[in-house]
Amino acid sequence: MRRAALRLCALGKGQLTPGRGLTQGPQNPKKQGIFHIHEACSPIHVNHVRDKLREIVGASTNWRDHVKAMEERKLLHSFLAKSQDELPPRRMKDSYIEVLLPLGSEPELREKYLTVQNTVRFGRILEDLDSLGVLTCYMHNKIHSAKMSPLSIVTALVDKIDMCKKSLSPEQDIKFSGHVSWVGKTSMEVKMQMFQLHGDEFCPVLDATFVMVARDSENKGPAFVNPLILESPEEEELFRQGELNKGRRIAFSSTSLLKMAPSAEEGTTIHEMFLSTLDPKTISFRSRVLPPNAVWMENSKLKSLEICHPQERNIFNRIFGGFLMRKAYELGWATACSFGGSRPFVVAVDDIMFQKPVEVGSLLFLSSQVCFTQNNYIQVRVHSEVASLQEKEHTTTNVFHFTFMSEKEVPLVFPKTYGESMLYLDGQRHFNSMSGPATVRKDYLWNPRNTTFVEN
Ligand SMILES: CCCCCCCCCCCCCCCCCC(=O)SCCNC(=O)CCNC(=O)[C@H](O)C(C)(C)COP(=O)(O)OP(=O)(O)OC[C@H]1O[C@@H](n2cnc3c(N)ncnc32)[C@H](O)[C@@H]1OP(=O)(O)O
Repeated sequence: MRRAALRLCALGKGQLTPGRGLTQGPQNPKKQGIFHIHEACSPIHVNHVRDKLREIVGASTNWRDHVKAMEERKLLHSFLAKSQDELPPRRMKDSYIEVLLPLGSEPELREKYLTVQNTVRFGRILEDLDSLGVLTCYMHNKIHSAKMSPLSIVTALVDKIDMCKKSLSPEQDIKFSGHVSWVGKTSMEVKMQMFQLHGDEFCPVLDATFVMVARDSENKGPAFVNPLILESPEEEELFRQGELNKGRRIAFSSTSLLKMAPSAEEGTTIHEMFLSTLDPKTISFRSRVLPPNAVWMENSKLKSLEICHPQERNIFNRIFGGFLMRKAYELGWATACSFGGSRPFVVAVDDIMFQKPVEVGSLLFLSSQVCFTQNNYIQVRVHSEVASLQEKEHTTTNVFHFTFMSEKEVPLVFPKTYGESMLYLDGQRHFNSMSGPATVRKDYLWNPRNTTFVEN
């Protein structure tokens, strides 16, 4: 219970469970002495991250050159390793990067990040995190003798993003940091943190875990990544967390409601909800009446359509994962807003799986609905599917899960059909998936006195 509440508390109070809080936990290499700040490079300006990525993969700046650029990438095939053992191991500090988003010192940047409520657009932050995650992986796999990388690194999963502040100021500098924390054969886990300037200190505002997958130069098949060498007990702990995360993901997916029946407890929940919607005046399973302060799930939906223009392409001429996240997030936010009737704040994002790439030119159909609520919390699921202009067939590319907190208590959401009941339980599982001691922090705002974090 109270996943979101816990996440907020943990960062605020410094009572972190192992493997969580990048602020003070072992995920922050600088704080834990995994390596020292002077060993890390100075922050990259946010505008240079994409330029760097473009340089690393040799992507075209003009759409008309994209075929030629891809042809050139084919030549990089010979640089791909035949096995992981051929590749030199890398340290966590080799991939460590800091990125500066100088909203305070460069006001001209603000417009792009600004909401009408004078906060920072979280959708834009999702885009930046995605680009940073990919750049971090390129640092890990850097071939020092070559300018371009033979790898195509794609986002496979946003494992989780925890917010520790209700809203961010569009007038203070933001800093991101990230590094590879675990590697498999072709996949890598990346830990990222975000800080905002508060007085003269950068205070933690968000932590994130992404999984990236390396593909060959043409993004057609898997490619090996450099192994990771662990240099301290803290790094060993981080790596162990990566292993545990992998196990947890497998367990979560093997008990998916798409594969298995709900548990007895979940079955009871659904049946009780069903009974509470039967009309007591008629002895019938068919006449359903909505309980007070509740909304039918089918009435909580919003849909949108995007045309995937070349401008939104990533370095491999597919649609940029960050763009997909931004669009899904904004629709999810609007869904939570119209459902709850007050301004919602995102508190957690989890388990965004990028199942299939989205081709430039596709039609992207996003469908969002509230699938679970509790007190002030709204769990929103956004389903995205694509169709090409020529073919009518729709293919699912992503499912997004967002947890919002509303300013006031929200209605309950009631499923009517069996399918909706499964969505409800899935939403509940996502909401509960990071449970722990439920010390709800009433004051949602970041309090710098509650943290021991000090920027080096
Ligand atoms: C105005 C000027 C414009 C200029 C343009 C130039 C560009 C400008 C710059 C643009 C911005 C730059 C940002 C760049 C960002 C690029 C990132 C993206 O956007 S990417 C776009 C968004 N992303 C996409 O489009 C990706 C779409 N998805 C896919 O392509 C595939 O699902 C897949 C490749 C991710 C996996 O394929 P699958 O057949 O399953 O592969 P395998 O079975 O072979 O397994 C390989 C490894 O993957 C693991 N693994 C797999 N799944 C998961 C998971 N869920 N969870 C965890 N792990 C997972 C699995 O365990 C195994 O690991 P290991 O044991 O080997 O270590």
